[in-house]
Amino acid sequence: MPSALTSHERDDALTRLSGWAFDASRNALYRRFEFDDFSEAFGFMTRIALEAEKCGHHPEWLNVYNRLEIWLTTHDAGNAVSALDIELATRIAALI
Ligand SMILES: C[C@H](O)[C@H](O)[C@H]1CNC2=NC(N)=NC(=O)C2=N1
Repeated sequence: MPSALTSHERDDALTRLSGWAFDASRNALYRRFEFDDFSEAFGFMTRIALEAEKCGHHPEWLNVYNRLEIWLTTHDAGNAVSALDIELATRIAALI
């Protein structure tokens, strides 16, 4: 069972995750992306989905046409940020 990071561990990891922030309202890592069109956005989501399957950890997200918002939190850790969220954020960053 993954465990929640302390706020210090989370904020320390965020310093190495450019573009990501902590959304306190959802207790999640947050990032917003904007693409040229829906096709680009959905293609990126597809690539994220493959990474999510590889690490067995999945994003919460919202797609509206060319906009994508992602929240990463760990349900199995009581909806808190765990090391799995840092790992998935790092994998997503590598796709850009
Ligand atoms: C059994 C399976 O690995 C778990 O249910 C995984 C699936 N993906 C998950 N994704 C997220 N974001 N949090 C989880 O706790 C989680 N649990």
